[in-house]
Amino acid sequence: MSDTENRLRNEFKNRAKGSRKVKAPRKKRNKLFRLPEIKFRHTRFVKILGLFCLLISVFLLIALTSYLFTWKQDQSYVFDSPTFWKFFRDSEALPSELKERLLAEGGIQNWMGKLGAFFSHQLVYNSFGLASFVFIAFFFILGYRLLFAVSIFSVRRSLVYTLGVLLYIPLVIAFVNSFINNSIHYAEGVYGYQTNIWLNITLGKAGTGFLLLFAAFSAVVFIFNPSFSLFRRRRKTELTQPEAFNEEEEAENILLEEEIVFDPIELNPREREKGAETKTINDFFAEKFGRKNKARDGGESMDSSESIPPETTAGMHRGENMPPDRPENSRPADQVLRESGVLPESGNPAVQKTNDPAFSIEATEEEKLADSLVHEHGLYDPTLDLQDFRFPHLDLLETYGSSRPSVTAEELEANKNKIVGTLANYGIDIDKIKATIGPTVTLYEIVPSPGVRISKIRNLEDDIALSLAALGIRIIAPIPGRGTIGIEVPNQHPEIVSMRSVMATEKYQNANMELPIALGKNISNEVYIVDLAKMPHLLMAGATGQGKSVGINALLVSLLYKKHPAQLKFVMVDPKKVELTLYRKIERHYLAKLPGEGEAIITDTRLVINTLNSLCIEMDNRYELLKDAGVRNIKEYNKKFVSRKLNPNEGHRFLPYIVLVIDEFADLMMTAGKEIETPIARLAQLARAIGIHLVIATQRPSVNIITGTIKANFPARIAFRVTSKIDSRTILDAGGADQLIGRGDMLLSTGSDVIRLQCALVDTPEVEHITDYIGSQRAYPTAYELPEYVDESGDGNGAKAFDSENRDQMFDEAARLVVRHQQGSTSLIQRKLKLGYNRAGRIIDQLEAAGIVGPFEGSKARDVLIQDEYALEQLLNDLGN
Ligand SMILES: Nc1ncnc2c1ncn2[C@@H]1O[C@H](COP(=O)(O)OP(=O)(O)OP(=O)(O)O)[C@@H](O)[C@H]1O
Repeated sequence: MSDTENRLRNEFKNRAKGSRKVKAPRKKRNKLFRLPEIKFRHTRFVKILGLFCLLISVFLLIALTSYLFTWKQDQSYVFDSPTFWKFFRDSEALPSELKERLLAEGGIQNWMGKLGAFFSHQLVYNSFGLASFVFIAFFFILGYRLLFAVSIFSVRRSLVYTLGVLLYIPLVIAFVNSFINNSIHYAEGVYGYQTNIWLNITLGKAGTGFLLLFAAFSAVVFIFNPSFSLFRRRRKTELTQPEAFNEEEEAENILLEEEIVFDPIELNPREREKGAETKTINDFFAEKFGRKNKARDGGESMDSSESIPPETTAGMHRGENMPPDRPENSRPADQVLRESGVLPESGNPAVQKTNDPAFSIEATEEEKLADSLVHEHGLYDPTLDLQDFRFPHLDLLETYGSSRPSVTAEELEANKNKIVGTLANYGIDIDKIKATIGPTVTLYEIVPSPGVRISKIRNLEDDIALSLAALGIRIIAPIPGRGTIGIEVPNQHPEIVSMRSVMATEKYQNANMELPIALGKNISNEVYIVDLAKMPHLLMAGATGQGKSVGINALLVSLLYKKHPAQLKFVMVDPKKVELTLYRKIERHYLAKLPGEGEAIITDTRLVINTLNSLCIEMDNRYELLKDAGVRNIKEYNKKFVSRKLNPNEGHRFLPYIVLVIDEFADLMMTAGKEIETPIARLAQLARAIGIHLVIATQRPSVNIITGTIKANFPARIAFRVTSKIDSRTILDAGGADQLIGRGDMLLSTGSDVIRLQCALVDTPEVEHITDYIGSQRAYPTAYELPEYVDESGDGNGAKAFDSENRDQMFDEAARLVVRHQQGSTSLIQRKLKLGYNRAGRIIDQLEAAGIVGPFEGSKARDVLIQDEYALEQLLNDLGN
C-alpha cells in the first residue's frame, strides 16, 4: 500500500520536474495526480487565511485595548475627518484647527495608528460598545482552526455566541447605564444606546428589564439544556493542546521528503526538492479512502416485551460512578464516541435520515424505544465512570536531537558513484538513479537501461553488497510493481525517530483507526501508522538488543495516547519480569487480570495458561453477546449498545478492546508448548471480530517457537535485526532481516508486502512519565476482571468435569428449560430465569460439563444433547446421586 503511494508520489515529482526519463503515466492515474494539486493550493490558502484571522485578532486586541485609553484624543479626528479616505490618506484634508491640534498632540494616539483608531471607533463607539471585544476571540478561534486544523471551539458555535454577545451585552450595559448619570458613553455603542431608548419607550424600564432577564434565561436554557441539575463539564483531551500542534507543524516540516535524482551522464545531483506535497498526497489518500464510515446496522432481535431501563449501568465496572440522571449527556457522549470511531462522522445513527423518497423503513418498537431513550438520556457514554480522565500529553515524550536526516550531498554522491561503478564493472548500464533519504537508510532506486535483465542484477546481489561493503545493505530486485531495482544503503548518521515527532503529526492525531499504532517512519521519511484492529494480530521477533522492547513500548504508548481506559484493556505477559513492569502503575486504568490474582502483569507460566483460557471464555461470551445483538463485530455491537438498543439487564455491556501482549514468547513455548499454543491459535483465529488482539514478541524466532499454526494465524509480522537468514525466513518467509542495522531498524510484513521502517524510539523514562501521569489519576476500583477459569488440567480426559456439589441452584431448572426449548443458549437461560449474564454463562458451562449441551460453536447455539425431559430427569437424578 505504501509502495503504491510512494510510487505515485515519486512519479508525481518526476512529472513536476519534467524528467525526460519517466514514462508518461497512464490516463487513469493522471486523475489521481491532479487532485492533490488542488489540495495543496487549497490547504495553503486556508493556512494563509488562518494566519490572517489571527492577525486580525491581534490587531483588534491591541487597537481595542488602546482605545480604552486613547479614545478621547483620537475621537475628534475620526469624527471630524470629512471622508473616510481622507482620514487615511493625508491630514491635509483635515480642518485647519484640527490639523494644528493633531500636530500639537503628536498625531493619532491609538497604538495601532490610524487604522486602529478608525476601526476601534467604528466597532466600539459606533456599533457595539465594549461587546466588540468578542471579535478578538472570534477571529482567534477561526484563525487557530484554519491554521492548525484544530478545533478549540466549534466555529459555528463561536459565531452564534459572538452574535449573542454583540446583540445582548450592549443592551444590558445601556440598560444599566440609563440609571447611572456619568457613565462612559462608548460602553454600549450606538446600537446599545439607541435600541435601549426604543425599548424603554416601547416597554418601559421594567419591561425592558424583564425582557433582558428573559433573554438571559433563554440563553442559559439554550446552551445548557433544560435540566437544572449539575452541568457537565466538557471533556477535552490534552492531545489537542496548542503545544501539541506546534509540534505538529514542526513534524510537518520534518516530514519534508528529500529526494535527489542523479543523471548518470552529468553525475550531478539536481537540486533537492521540497516535499510538503508528498505529505499532502498521503493525506489526500487517507481522507479519500480512510474515512469511510458505515452507516447504521440492520435489523435486530430484541425482546420487545422487556423495556430497557433508562440507565444502562452495565459495563465492566457496572457504573459505580454513574450519576442517576445525565442531562447534557448526548453531546459529549457522541463527541467522545465519534472520536473513538464507534459512531459515524455524521452523528447519531438513530436519527440518521435517508434521502430516498421511494423507500422508507418503519422503525420497530425497539428502535423507537431506543430512540426515545437516547432522546431522553443521550447516548450511553462508556467513559463516564472516569469522565475526568486526562490523556497523556506530548510533553511527556522526549525530542531526540534533530530529527532531520543528515545525509550530505557528498555521502550521496559517493554511494551513487560506488553503485554506478560496481554495476558498470558487471556490464550493467543504468538509465537513471534516484535517491530517497530515509531516517536510517537511503534507497537508491535504479532504472536499468533497456535490455538489461533484472535477473542479472539479482544474481549479482552479493557482489554488489560486497563492493559497497556496508552493513545493512539490502537489495530489492525488482521493487514489487515498479520494475526498478532498489538498493538500501545505511546512512552514516542515522536519525533517531522520536515518538514525539511521530505522534505530533496530523496523520497520527487524526488517524481514523480503531487501534492506531505509530510504528515509526518509512524509507521516504513518512510517518507510518497501522491499525492493530485490522492487522489483526502481530508477531514481533528480533535478536536481543535490536529494539524489540522499544517496539512494544511504541505500540503500547500509541494506544495509550488514543484510547480511554473504558475503551481498551491490556493483558500483559512478561516472563522476563522486567520489561513491562512499568505498566503496573496503570493497572486499575488499563490492565485486565484474572479474578483474585494479585499482579496484573503475568510472569508465571501456569497463570499465563489460565489467562489465555480465560480470554478464550471471554471470547466465547462476547460471541454470544454479538449473536444476541445480531451484529457481526465489536464495532457494530458497541455502536448499538451506545444507542441504547441493547438491554444491559440481558447481560449486554460496553465491550472494551483487549490487547494481549506477550513479551517473551519463546520462554512460554519452551515450558508449556501445546498448552500455550492451542489457546493462542484459537484466539488468533477467532478473536478478531470481538476485539481481542494479540501481540507476541520473541527473541528466538526458531521454528519450534514460531510454529506453523502460530505463523498461519499471524499475517502481520515485524522483524528487527536477526542473526541469520534462516531466522529471517522463519519470521518473514523472506530474507532481509539479517541485513538490518539494529537500533529499531525493522521490516514489517503484512502478508504481501515487506516494508522497511525505522521504529519510533520511546525510552524507559518516557514510559515512566506516561504511566506516572495516568497512574496518578482517578482509577477504577480494580483492574478489569476477566472471566474465571478453573484449571482442570489434573483431570484425565481433559474435558471439563462436572462438579455436582458446586452446581448452581438454578442448574436443574436451566437444564429443563434448555431441553424443553432444544436450544442451548445463554441468553435463553438469562431471559427466562432472569439471571445475570455471568451466572447464566456459568450454568451453561455446567450444563456442558454434565453432558446436557454440546460445546460452544461460535455463532451457532450449542447443541442440546438430551432429547426429551424424561431422559433429562433421569440424568438429573444420576447427577444428584
Ligand atoms: N527505535 C529505536 N531508535 C533508536 N535506538 C533504538 C531504537 N530501538 C532500540 N534502540 C536502542 O537499542 C537498545 C536496545 O533496544 P531494546 O531494549 O528494545 O532491545 P531488545 O530487542 O528488547 O533487547 P532484549 O531482547 O535484550 O530486551 C535501546 O536501549 C536503544 O538504545
